[in-house]
Amino acid sequence: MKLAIYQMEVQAGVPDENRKKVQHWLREVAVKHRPDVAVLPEMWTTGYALPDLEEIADDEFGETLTFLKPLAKEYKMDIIAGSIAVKTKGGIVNRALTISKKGELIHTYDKIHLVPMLDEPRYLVGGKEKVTTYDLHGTTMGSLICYDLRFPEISRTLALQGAKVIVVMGEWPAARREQWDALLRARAIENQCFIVAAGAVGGHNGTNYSGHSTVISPWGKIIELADAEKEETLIANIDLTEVNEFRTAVPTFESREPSLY
Ligand SMILES: NC(=O)CCC(=O)C(=O)O
Repeated sequence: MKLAIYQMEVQAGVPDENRKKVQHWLREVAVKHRPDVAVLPEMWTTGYALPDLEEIADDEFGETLTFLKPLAKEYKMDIIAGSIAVKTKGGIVNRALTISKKGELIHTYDKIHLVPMLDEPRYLVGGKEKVTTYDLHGTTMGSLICYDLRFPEISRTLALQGAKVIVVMGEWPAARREQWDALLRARAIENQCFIVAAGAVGGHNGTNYSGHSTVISPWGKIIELADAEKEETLIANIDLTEVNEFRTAVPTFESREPSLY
């Protein structure tokens, strides 16, 4: 599976500008690299302009989906479209979207754990649906969003549902970059799966973002790592047979004793 990951500098509060930027990026990676899957970071339309979300968040099935679906089809590329703020009947959610190369929305996930440190609980409502996996190119995948990374149960649940690749979209603060690095690597090793992380750079409201988008193998090997401060595109080819290889070499899923803990 060939992946293109956009470590993006999101301009907070201006979705149209960010959509233009993503349109340009998708075209460029499609022409230059022909990836199977493109991956975007967290809250890439609005950034953390949380007080403005009532005005600038998408409606359900709104602008961003209308904009991305034809691009996925035109470039014959699945798009794991990071996450965006979406207005729902119950409030605004931080929603991850996956669009197939046929231009169909095949999966959504609403961020369950809202970040107190970035004031998310004041402006957003947490997801209430159980996590689920989805299939791309015959591979079972899962998505989670930034702060979710601190809750190992969520990636474990996705792995138990069969995920061989877990995608993490983030706008993780630079002040805790070492934790981002360590948690991503731990999630790969303990779940014996690939971790694909799309992060952001730049900053907003006094918070700088950590960069360090990355692709990590089930063995914990860093296959690709982006800069801490600059926008960057990571291109990675992942060999999915490594998942079963590592699961055979170190059979932790068979050694589990969940009835005892
Ligand atoms: N956008 C986020 O979820 C940031 C998470 C964070 O700041 C942390 O876990 O630390």
